[in-house]
Amino acid sequence: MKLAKLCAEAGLACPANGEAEVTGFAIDNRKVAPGTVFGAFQGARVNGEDFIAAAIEAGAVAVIARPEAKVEGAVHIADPEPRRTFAQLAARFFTPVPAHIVAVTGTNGKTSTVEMTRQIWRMAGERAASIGTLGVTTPDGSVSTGLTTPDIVTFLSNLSGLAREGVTHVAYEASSHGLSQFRNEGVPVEAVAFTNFSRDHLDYHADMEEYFLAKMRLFDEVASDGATAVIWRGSDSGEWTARAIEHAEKRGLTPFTVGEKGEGIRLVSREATALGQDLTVEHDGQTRTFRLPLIGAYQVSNALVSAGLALASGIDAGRVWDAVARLQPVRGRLERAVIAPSGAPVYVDYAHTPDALTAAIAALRPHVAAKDGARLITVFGAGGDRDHGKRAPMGEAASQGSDLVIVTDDNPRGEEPSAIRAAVMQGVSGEALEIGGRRDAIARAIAEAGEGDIVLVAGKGHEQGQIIGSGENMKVHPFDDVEVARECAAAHAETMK
Ligand SMILES: CC(=O)N[C@H]1[C@@H](OP(=O)(O)OP(=O)(O)OC[C@H]2O[C@@H](n3ccc(=O)[nH]c3=O)[C@H](O)[C@@H]2O)O[C@H](CO)[C@@H](O)[C@@H]1O[C@H](C)C(=O)N[C@@H](C)C(=O)N[C@H](CCC(=O)O)C(=O)O
Ligand SMILES: Nc1ncnc2c1ncn2[C@@H]1O[C@H](COP(=O)(O)OP(=O)(O)OP(=O)(O)O)[C@@H](O)[C@H]1O
Ligand SMILES: N[C@H](CCC[C@H](N)C(=O)O)C(=O)O
Ligand SMILES: [Mg+2]
Repeated sequence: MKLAKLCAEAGLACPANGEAEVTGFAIDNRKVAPGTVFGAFQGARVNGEDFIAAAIEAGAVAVIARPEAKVEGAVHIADPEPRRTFAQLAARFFTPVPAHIVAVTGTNGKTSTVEMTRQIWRMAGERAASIGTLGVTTPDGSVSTGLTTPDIVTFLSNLSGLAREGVTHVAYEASSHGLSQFRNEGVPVEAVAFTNFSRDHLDYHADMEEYFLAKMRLFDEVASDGATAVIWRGSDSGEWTARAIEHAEKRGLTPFTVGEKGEGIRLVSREATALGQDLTVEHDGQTRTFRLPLIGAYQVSNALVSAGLALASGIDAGRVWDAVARLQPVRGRLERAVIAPSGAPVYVDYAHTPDALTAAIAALRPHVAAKDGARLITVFGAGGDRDHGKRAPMGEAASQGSDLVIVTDDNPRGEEPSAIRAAVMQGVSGEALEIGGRRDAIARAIAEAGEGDIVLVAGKGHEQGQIIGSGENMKVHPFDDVEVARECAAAHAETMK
């Protein structure tokens, strides 16, 4: 397609030399081929503008960069925010895209919500996919991408690839990193969702306000005009939720609140059963009672937000509620890994923020046996090269609801593991152990667990590796909490023989 035509479709001023034929888009000069449009961005590690000459040498026909960047020998599409322009232009190239696209933001629950939305669509008979931390999941399988939001070119080309495979419905996860770097946008988004907001990523965002506004770009700019904004509004939702509703209204979106205080879907009651929860909800003047086959209040929130998104995409209410009652567990989210030899179940959960630990513990607490001395044992750590300020609050959150906490390692990356553990220990109170080496920590928890106890292994969920070192020294050691828990349980059973 001609550069001039792409620019016109994206609403950009037509470049003087717009006759060039565009063959692709790249943000890394090493991926430039003749006819490519190159996006030169200032990054966290290096400045992409340093690679402009190399990109042109390799055949770039246009460069999207700041006005002050030096571009010689190719069209300079200048913009103070080149990432935004790049997304707009590239989105005209990677077409078609699926007809129904929805996006989810929030501190916790994004992956679960996109996954559940995909499940609801599938059960309603649609060809659906989800994109997020678990990778790209399609009707035909799942591919991991390594990041929640890889990069804008991968994102857009994935979407058009899915459309070509006949996928009509896509739910994607909009992380604050992705939103602030314009890594997942440019396409029509008919519904957006906001799950909740609490502390995370303050290594990257200056403060909570900036972190929140990064998330709100989804409402303010990324959502299509008139889109539905599904917003969780639980009994304890406060100021951030109110502000999300304000952002939706200000942008002219249709707010659809969900939860105990929801007006779109009202959660009337929730009663835990042994393996799930009985829910009563009100929607569209009708009251429905059904059993959700998942435990934990947080999974109810995510399931209802997913129901809101499915409804907003035009799925018939009867089909949506039938599907919600048949939702399957999401990998690594309160996943029961094994029953320890003592009879204590071991759960793996991806809680890696203070709020998520509180939610995961609250989910399991009611299932600890109602007998004296029964314990909830929580094994967890905090990631290296990530928000230091969340470490002590994570220790605090874990101690609050657990009877024994075991502080261990979770992707120390470029930091000294013992220093990270020490920072977590600062917040810990009550019974606690510090055990470096995640396998040893899990083994100890399983050995400690008695009948009626529950073990929670938090922080890594679906992850398949322990990341040690950074930069050139980074190594990913294979590690899967579910598998390790099973191995430790089996080894413990041997010692009991
Ligand atoms: C801090 C951060 O988010 N960095 C991301 C960002 O990199 P960046 O733009 O800062 O890139 P950079 O490495 O400084 O390079 C600048 C530019 O020069 C280009 N370049 C670089 C070298 C070269 O030889 N030639 C060249 O053209 C690069 O392609 C880039 O465009 O954009 C890249 C792709 O567009 C991402 O891969 C990268 O993620 C890093 C690896 C990362 O670890 N990100 C994590 C923190 C992250 O984003 N996680 C969130 C999830 C968080 C959550 O779940 O809440 C996610 O959405 O995945
Ligand atoms: N609605 C919720 N409220 C509170 N905590 C939640 C909620 N949903 C999930 N969690 C907690 O957060 C963990 C991560 O959930 P999930 O992977 O769905 O979130 P995410 O937003 O995609 O996370 P990330 O930012 O790492 O991509 C869960 O394992 C659980 O402990
Ligand atoms: N998306 C999150 C995942 C954290 C998972 C946890 N295991 C860790 O490494 O801190 C992040 O990159 O901050
Ligand atoms: Mg996620």
